[in-house]
Amino acid sequence: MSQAAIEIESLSFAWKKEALTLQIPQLAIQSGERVFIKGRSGSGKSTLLNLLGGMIKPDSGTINILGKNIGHLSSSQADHFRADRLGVIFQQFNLLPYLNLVENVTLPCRFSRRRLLKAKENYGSLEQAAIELLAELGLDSTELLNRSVRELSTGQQQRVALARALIGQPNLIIADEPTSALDTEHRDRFIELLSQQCERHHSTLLFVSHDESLKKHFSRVEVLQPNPAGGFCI
Ligand SMILES: Nc1ncnc2c1ncn2[C@@H]1O[C@H](COP(=O)(O)OP(=O)(O)OP(=O)(O)O)[C@@H](O)[C@H]1O
Repeated sequence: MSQAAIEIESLSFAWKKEALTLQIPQLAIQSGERVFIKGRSGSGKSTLLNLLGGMIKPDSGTINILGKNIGHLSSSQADHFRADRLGVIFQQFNLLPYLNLVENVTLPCRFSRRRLLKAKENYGSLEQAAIELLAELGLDSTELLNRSVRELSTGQQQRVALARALIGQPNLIIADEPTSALDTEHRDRFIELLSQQCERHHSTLLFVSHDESLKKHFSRVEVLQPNPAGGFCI
């Protein structure tokens, strides 16, 4: 039986005391699942990702990630846990313009010894890990690899961000509206690549968006919907 990647029990969270933001009675996501989380603007998608990353703590209830109750971690323990276990892709990619492609991709391994060792174990060296991940994503010309990320197209930048999220095999990939700047064709291609790579690297995928049309790419869909008692729930 596969291990649960995420287990939420009786979670509630409010940014302000007087107004509940999120309430999730129970949610379990198994390792290797690829889940689409949908909800309208303001429904708490980013709040949920922040809770899962341990950036904020629940007011009540528990969040176990890979069997660890992240609400019980100190902020430095949460930082370490995040660096080791989570790969993230945001809408803005957050690539560093003064680093080349390989340097951008290897960045998470500067903060996580676990991911550094995994990358070396799988590919021989850290640089080789980045080069091979980029090649799997179609970025393999020497000329391209030596460019500044500023000189890449949006689709290319997105693939660099994907390689950076995948390096060192984090258990959980969290993607927050990563395709909103893309046309339909590039968007579908990107989600296919993301799914394939998560499968190959045995990562669990949580993909958050308000765009209903994307759900066809995922095996499971969860919707953040208005909660009669206030806030939003799953
Ligand atoms: N730092 C914050 N302080 C106070 N309230 C916040 C904060 N961040 C979010 N909120 C509120 O919490 C609710 C959920 O916001 P959140 O950003 O999680 O929604 P979302 O579904 O990600 O929205 P969008 O699709 O527009 O990005 C909103 O009512 C928002 O105003």
